[in-house]
Amino acid sequence: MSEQDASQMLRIGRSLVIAIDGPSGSGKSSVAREIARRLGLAYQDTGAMYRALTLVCLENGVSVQNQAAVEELAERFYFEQWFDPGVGMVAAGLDAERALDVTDEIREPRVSEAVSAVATNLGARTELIRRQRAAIESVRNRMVVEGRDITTVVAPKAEVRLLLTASEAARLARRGAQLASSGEQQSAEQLAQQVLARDAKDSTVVDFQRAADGVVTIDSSDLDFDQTVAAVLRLVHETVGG
Ligand SMILES: Nc1ncnc2c1ncn2[C@@H]1O[C@H](COP(=O)(O)OP(=O)(O)OP(=O)(O)O)[C@@H](O)[C@H]1O
Ligand SMILES: Nc1ccn([C@H]2C[C@H](O)[C@@H](COP(=O)(O)O)O2)c(=O)n1
Repeated sequence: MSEQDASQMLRIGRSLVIAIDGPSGSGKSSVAREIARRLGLAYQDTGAMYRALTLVCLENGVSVQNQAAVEELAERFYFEQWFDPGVGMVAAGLDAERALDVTDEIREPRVSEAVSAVATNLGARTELIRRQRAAIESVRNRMVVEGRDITTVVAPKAEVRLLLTASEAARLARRGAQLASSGEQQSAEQLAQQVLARDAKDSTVVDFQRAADGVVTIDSSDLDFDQTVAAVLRLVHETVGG
């Protein structure tokens, strides 16, 4: 899609929700952010909300295994995400007064290790899904939203619904390279735990391994980042025109 096509889509004040799901390391966040940037849309990383709630539990002595306490906290914790794809900042805390910039903290290994317990808490999910839908409405339905249940639960009527997949080997290699570039050393076992074991646990409550009816699959195993972005832009163009 040319820049002109993208700007034509921008001028039309219609809804354009692009829903992207997929397993860990498939490239959802980085690709979704770039698509939002190119099309001038807002960007919502829903995994950041699950991570922020997990961090608030850990920082305030709430066991992530305590289902009732996590659900109760989900309903009252403060969460804010900047929807500009160039910013990517997240603030969270027990309430607005105590909220802090947690953009980096939510990516720490202690959060990645604990987040599945929160993501599989169905009561907490109900509240986070409500907040995610409200976020889409707050930008008049012009947003790229990525996660695990966006195409099926959060925004099943999105104009574009995409499952972004990649082979296990590609996902492990990508996550390994990403961690290495940020100076984090992880054994093959830790890496597999972070990517594959987390997916196995998360997929007990949502199916992000197979495309639901009407959801298009893009397998990026043999595509580089730019080729994947181009494939998604083509899909958007074919689906909603330019
Ligand atoms: N098609 C691609 N080819 C090579 N590398 C890619 C591709 N897509 C994304 N990447 C890189 O892979 C890494 C992981 O991508 P990203 O964090 O976007 O995955 P994710 O699906 O959002 O994972 P998670 O759900 O665990 O947050 C990043 O460093 C990203 O730049
Ligand atoms: N819509 C979503 C988004 C995320 N999750 C879960 C899955 C992960 O364990 C965790 C963090 O997500 P990530 O930042 O790795 O994409 O949150 C979910 O269940 N539903």
